[in-house]
Amino acid sequence: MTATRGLEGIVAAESKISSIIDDTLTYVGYNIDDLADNATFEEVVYLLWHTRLPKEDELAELTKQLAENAEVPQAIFDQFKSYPLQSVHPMAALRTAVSLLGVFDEEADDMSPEANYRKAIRLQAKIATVVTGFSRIRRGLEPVAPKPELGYAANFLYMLHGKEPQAIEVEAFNKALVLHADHELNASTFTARVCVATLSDVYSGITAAIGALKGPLHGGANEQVMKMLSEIGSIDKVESWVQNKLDNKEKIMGFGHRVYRKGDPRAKHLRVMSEKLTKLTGKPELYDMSVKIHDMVVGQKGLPANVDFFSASVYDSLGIEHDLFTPIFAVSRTSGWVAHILEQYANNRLIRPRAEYVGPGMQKYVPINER
Ligand SMILES: CC(=O)SCCNC(=O)CCNC(=O)[C@H](O)C(C)(C)COP(=O)(O)OP(=O)(O)OC[C@H]1O[C@@H](n2cnc3c(N)ncnc32)[C@H](O)[C@@H]1OP(=O)(O)O
Ligand SMILES: O=C([O-])CC(=O)C(=O)O
Repeated sequence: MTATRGLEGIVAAESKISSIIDDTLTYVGYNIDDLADNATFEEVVYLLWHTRLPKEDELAELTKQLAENAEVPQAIFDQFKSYPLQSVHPMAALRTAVSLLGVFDEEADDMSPEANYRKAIRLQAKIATVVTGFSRIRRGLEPVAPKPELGYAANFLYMLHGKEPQAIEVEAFNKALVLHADHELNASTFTARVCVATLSDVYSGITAAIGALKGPLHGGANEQVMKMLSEIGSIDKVESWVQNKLDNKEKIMGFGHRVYRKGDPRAKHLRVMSEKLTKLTGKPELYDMSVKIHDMVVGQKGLPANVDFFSASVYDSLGIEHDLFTPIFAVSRTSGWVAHILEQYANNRLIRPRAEYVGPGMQKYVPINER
């Protein structure tokens, strides 16, 4: 038995949800470029959960269900208020809140496909309220109740900022949600599938996935990109900062990918939105800095930007706190996690690989007083 480090290249599941073939990403056979330009996030949620695009009435029904289920138990917000709010990371708060949502869901352990679908809707609906509510409580504000007439993307920004967003902001945020929704067997999705393959419940699967997404090599990278941009501070400092990192063989966040070689097809959509929004908000230097970093890393390392790189300046332009970037990734990726969890249940087998043992050979037990 020989281990493959990081399971690189190992095919661990069959899936009908998304594919990455020759650097082209599709959700259920629809090219991500097509979806980014045309689809609402709700349509993508339906696509991932039903493996087909919705008809008008089906989309209306899903949108209605998401709106109707957006409120969360007051206990979630009360718990947030008891946290050390200056130090707790919103991903930790989110991980705990999703677990708590499971405690309040009377159907949490009902494993029927119907109950699992109802939980999927509740989770997707409530996770936006949880993330925005946490942000507001931390800022000393009360959570804003969702507005059912707004779509998912607009509602998120409304609940976060307490005012209805402009059309361009909704367009950018919807696009970001669409682009982050699913990505084949990435680390957090694999985590969710491993968890529920024991026939554990949906809430456990999503809680586990949030834990995996939090790390800076995965979803946590978008916050780190913004940290880097803030640390560099101005365009004249980019060259020396990046060169120093590259010379010291340090990683530049937002670059590289386990699967893509020529480039991540999602990055170009976020790059366009970043250019537009940074101009609109009077911070064009953020975009210019990003492009300069990009050109240096691509030029010297041949490493293309991944989805996290330009999403950072997009979210910053939308007035979003930097440590909320990864929770927003989780809000979107919940749709993909749920799709994979439902697919796993539908054709389940326990996921249990082997390890290559590299420890000592057979040893004889030595009593403690003789060691
Ligand atoms: C949504 C997502 O999860 S997308 C990924 C988000 N993560 C990041 O942006 C973090 C930065 N990127 C990385 O750490 C990596 O590219 C990963 C984790 C995404 C993929 O990693 P892997 O496929 O395991 O590649 P690995 O980390 O082994 O890197 C291979 C080589 O490229 C280098 N490399 C990879 N990414 C970077 C980077 N961002 N900056 C500089 N060098 C890098 C490594 O140092 C290594 O070099 P070496 O062979 O000289 O030691
Ligand atoms: O697929 C991966 O390894 C990382 C990921 O989630 C993404 O790029 O969206």
